[in-house]
Amino acid sequence: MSGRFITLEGGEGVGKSTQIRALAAALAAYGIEVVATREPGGSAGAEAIRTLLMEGADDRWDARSEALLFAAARADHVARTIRPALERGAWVICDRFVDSTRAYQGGGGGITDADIMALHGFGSQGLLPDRTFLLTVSANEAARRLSARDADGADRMGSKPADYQARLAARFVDMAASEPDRWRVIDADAPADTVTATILAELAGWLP
Ligand SMILES: Nc1ncnc2c1ncn2[C@@H]1O[C@H](COP(=O)(O)OP(=O)(O)OP(=O)(O)O)[C@@H](O)[C@H]1O
Ligand SMILES: Cc1cn([C@H]2C[C@H](O)[C@@H](COP(=O)(O)O)O2)c(=O)[nH]c1=O
Repeated sequence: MSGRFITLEGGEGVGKSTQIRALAAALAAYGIEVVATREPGGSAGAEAIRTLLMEGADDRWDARSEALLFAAARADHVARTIRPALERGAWVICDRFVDSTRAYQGGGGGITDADIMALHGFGSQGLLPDRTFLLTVSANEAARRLSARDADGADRMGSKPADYQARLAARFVDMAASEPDRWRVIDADAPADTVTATILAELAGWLP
């Protein structure tokens, strides 16, 4: 595979979609073919599974069923969207990937990292990003952005309680610290264009 696989991670409403849009435009200006995608989703089958995961009551799925659904969505996304793009040399910029399962279903939901990575090994042949950016925001800024995002109500995953959110945030920080070659931690409290410039500077060595 000759393309680059880049993921953006973080808690709710930290600005990942905003950055994916800006990065896709900036990288395209370098003449790079960019595939901007998201999880859960990014292929027809995975988008159908997304609906199952994002709608309904919190107890619609137990922790194991939820982890299996995320892994199944990812397997389809990888097989139909991500690997074909990387194989033709495109850069894939993905809003969340397996690290979200490790943080949410692992840190938040209590599924072991070994079980999550075993599912990922089977479903997605263990594909990992070349670079992962963890976007972090202060508690006050997160609350401000979420109140705008959720003015009409939060979806099923966005409605998890505060202790779940705290555990997943801590797991993201632990993962970034334990794998510094792949992860970069970005202060996403900054204005959006500053955040984009910081991420692009981190990618400078790969740009044509
Ligand atoms: N750097 C920024 N400064 C101020 N506001 C921002 C910034 N980045 C994003 N926002 C705003 O915060 C809100 C959430 O942004 P966005 O949808 O990009 O986050 P997200 O991480 O993709 O959210 P989700 O968890 O739903 O995937 C939006 O209203 C967006 O306009
Ligand atoms: C990939 C993935 C996602 N989640 C959660 C995280 C969010 O609450 C939603 C996705 O919503 P977004 O607005 O598109 O970010 O799903 C998860 O729990 N586990 C995962 O693997």
